[in-house]
Amino acid sequence: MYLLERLKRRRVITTDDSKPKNYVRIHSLIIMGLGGSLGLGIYVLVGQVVLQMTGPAITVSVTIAVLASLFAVLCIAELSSRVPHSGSAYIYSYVIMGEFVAFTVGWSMLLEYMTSTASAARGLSSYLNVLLDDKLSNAFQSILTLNCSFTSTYLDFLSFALILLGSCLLACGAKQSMWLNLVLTIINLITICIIIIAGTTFSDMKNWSRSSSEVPIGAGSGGYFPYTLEGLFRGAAICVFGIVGLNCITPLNGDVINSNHYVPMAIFISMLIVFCTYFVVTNILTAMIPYYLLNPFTPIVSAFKYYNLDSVCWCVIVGSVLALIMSLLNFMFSMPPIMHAMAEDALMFKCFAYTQSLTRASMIVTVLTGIMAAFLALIISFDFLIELSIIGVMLAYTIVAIGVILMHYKVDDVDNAAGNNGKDINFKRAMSQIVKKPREKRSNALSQYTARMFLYIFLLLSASFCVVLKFRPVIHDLWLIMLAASIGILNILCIIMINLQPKSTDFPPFKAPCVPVIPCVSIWLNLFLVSKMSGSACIAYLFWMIIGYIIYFGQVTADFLGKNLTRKVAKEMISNLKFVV
Ligand SMILES: NC(=[NH2+])NCCC[C@H](N)C(=O)O
Repeated sequence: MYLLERLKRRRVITTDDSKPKNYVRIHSLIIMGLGGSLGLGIYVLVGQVVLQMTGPAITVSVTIAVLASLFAVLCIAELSSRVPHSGSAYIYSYVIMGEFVAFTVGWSMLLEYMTSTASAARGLSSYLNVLLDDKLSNAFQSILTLNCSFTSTYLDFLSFALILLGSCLLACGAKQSMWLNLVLTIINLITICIIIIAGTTFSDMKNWSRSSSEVPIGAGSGGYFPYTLEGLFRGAAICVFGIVGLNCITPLNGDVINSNHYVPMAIFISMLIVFCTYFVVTNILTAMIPYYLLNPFTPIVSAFKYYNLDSVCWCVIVGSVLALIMSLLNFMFSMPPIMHAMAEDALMFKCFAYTQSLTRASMIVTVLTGIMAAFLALIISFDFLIELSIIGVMLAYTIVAIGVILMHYKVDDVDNAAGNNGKDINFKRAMSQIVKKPREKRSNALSQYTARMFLYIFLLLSASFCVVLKFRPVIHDLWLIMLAASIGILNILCIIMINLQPKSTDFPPFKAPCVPVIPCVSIWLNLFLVSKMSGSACIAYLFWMIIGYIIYFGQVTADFLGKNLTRKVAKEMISNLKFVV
């Protein structure tokens, strides 16, 4: 009983009006969003996607990624307007879905940021390596070479050192500076403009239709679609990572005047700019040189090198290095507050909640997360890091979408007041109310139960379909198509059933449109894209979650025993007292 109550315990957010709010203008918020989004993805990952997964058809992957991100962003925008508090998916899920889900999201975000930090450091080190004509990688390779599927080929000591340096700065009290962020983001945007202007003059559509005889072995079949459909989907998942970055806007939610309107608006506008940037840059890049000649780590630089445009190359290198430094710092700043918040909420070891000052996460947390990220950057392969991060992003997106559906179909307060507490609600009543006419106009406990039931069925069906997709090689194609079709139909039925339920009448400043269709499609797309990640990344992610649950349930048990002990001691004291009396 205690356990169940504890797992469902929700955080109550009170708006602290006494807290001074800053007048952060909307364009500052947009620039923060752009700064968080345009980094590793546009300067590094695009090269890997084009070279190994999609060729010039990366625009198709970008389109899928844009759709997935847009649906998720609509849901994030709604929750950020409903929960007027600085925060992320962790806070939203704590307020809406309770402690256990919040822990799952927080713990997953921790891995997401650690792997993002590690991959940003790896991206930075690969740029510096290009500047030094591969001298760095050759030197590291001469020390030790590794050959495991999820490790990199050599120990990247530079990334390791960069992250440790960053954590030392943070531990010594370095604060995130809005001004530095603004300046670096403006340099980043100027670099992108240079890439677009210079790149357009060297674009040639012929590069989108190279014949297979020109393409080297292992680089696909040439043309616009040199790889398979599978490659396009994998590429889409990686592009989602490139687009994500709004985490830089929502933490400011509680500090911004009129945040309920400004934050969702800023999220949208920055998302739109990021979409356009990806479309234009990827099109230009693949039109500039044949896709198979791009360097997987420094794609844009390699395209300009092809035309011997040294001055543009230098501009791009400086801009990219600064952008990657900013990404690295942003990710590093994001890690300690999550662990700290979880510790403060008693979901993590209490010692992590200790702070030297009111505004700073503890030094232990900063150093610990830094060391963990540094080791990941030292050993784990770049692709594997990105895959882990993507799984984390997708899980957060999925939970946010679930949160939106739950909020839309929650019981109206009026019904609660009327004493409709849902004691006699069961499956049979839920099913009979679907056919009942006239339909209920206001959401009540029964309609909430029905909507939730179909949501859970939808989740189960979608998740099992993605698991089946992972085992695709052992299933006959015809069976797979039949299975997909039947699960698809059942999923649509679930959405219709949810849609038949009356919605809650509350009116947040921003409501996601077309609920439940958009959140459901978002959930489906996220799970589908996760199924495109490698099996070993999924297993590593599960392993991380199991470690987290061991810590969490250990903490819950300790709290439970502690509570019982205090109760026992108190009882004994009272009886002793009686005895004395
Ligand atoms: N929450 C995250 N995992 N953020 C990663 C953001 C990566 C960012 N879009 C970039 O390309 O640099």
